[in-house]
Amino acid sequence: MTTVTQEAGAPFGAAPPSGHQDAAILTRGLTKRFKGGQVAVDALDLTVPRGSVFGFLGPNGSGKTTTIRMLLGLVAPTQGEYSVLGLPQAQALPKVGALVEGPAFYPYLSGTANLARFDAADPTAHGGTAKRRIADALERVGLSAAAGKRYRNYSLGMRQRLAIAAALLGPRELLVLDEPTNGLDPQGTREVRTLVKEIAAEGTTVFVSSHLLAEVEQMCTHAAIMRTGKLVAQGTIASLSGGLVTRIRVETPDPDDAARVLTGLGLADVAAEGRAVTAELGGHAPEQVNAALVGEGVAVRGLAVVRPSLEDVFVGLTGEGFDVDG
Ligand SMILES: Nc1ncnc2c1ncn2[C@@H]1O[C@H](COP(=O)(O)OP(=O)(O)OP(=O)(O)O)[C@@H](O)[C@H]1O
Repeated sequence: MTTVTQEAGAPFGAAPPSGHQDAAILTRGLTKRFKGGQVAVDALDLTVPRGSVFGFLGPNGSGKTTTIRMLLGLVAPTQGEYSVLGLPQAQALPKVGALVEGPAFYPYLSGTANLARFDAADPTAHGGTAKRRIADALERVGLSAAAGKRYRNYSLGMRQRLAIAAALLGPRELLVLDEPTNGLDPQGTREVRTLVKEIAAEGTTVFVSSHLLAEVEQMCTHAAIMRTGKLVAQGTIASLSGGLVTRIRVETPDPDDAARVLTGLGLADVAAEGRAVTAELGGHAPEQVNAALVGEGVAVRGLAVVRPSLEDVFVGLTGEGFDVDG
């Protein structure tokens, strides 16, 4: 790690820290204290691997937007360092597409005309290639057929896809999306989630903030969990929930017999819950547990493997529920 700026935060210099070339985003001790003393982001150490769909998860007000704004150079950190794509900021930002505050589109203009205006306002964009880049971006978000349609006639999902197209007007190695499904209807939410997966499948790293646990579980390969400005945990989705215990739940009119069989198999923490029995699955295969139950004459009416969710992880780490809507 290169020198850490203690007084004022900064992007890493020309030489990013060695050993982290695979990181699309790296922060060390990144901190933002607003005037008035509120610490919005507190000594954040984030490592976002290239190629990941990285869910930046936390309740409202936990510091996600402030972090994203620092990474994009929109607000200066108070302390700490960050690196985007392992490059100095001026070289990194043209390779980053971002959707932080949705662009204001003109309702009476088409998708194409809106993107043309948006692109023309970008001093780094190449005017000569605009037409092709706009068509490519519309194609990438699945709006080619609606390119000539007025924005006001777009569905919520189409509007958000157009906003993502605006972030994809150049070749991007990293796409940063701040709560991209906020305010969308279920259909629009599905469209955006599918699009994020498609963009990631094409090789772009996607860093997406969300206050919805289920959304991050469905869409992301990795996640970081924030709480009041602090990082609670980060890693692959599997590793985050892997520390928690997977249980098996057997529904049966013979709970006592089922409990005896599960105990006999060596399953731990066998507990009867009315007409169901649950136990830690451990290394046992559910089909073998089922075969053993049936072999012992237990009537199995239902059998489920209950895997820990990110919500369980959050509650386990913080002792609190993830108290947000959705
Ligand atoms: N410009 C500002 N001045 C003072 N405080 C701010 C400012 N911007 C954000 N904050 C505060 O910093 C904290 C983190 O806000 P931030 O917007 O980063 O959280 P968030 O996780 O993105 O939440 P949300 O999803 O609601 O935007 C909040 O308590 C917020 O009130």
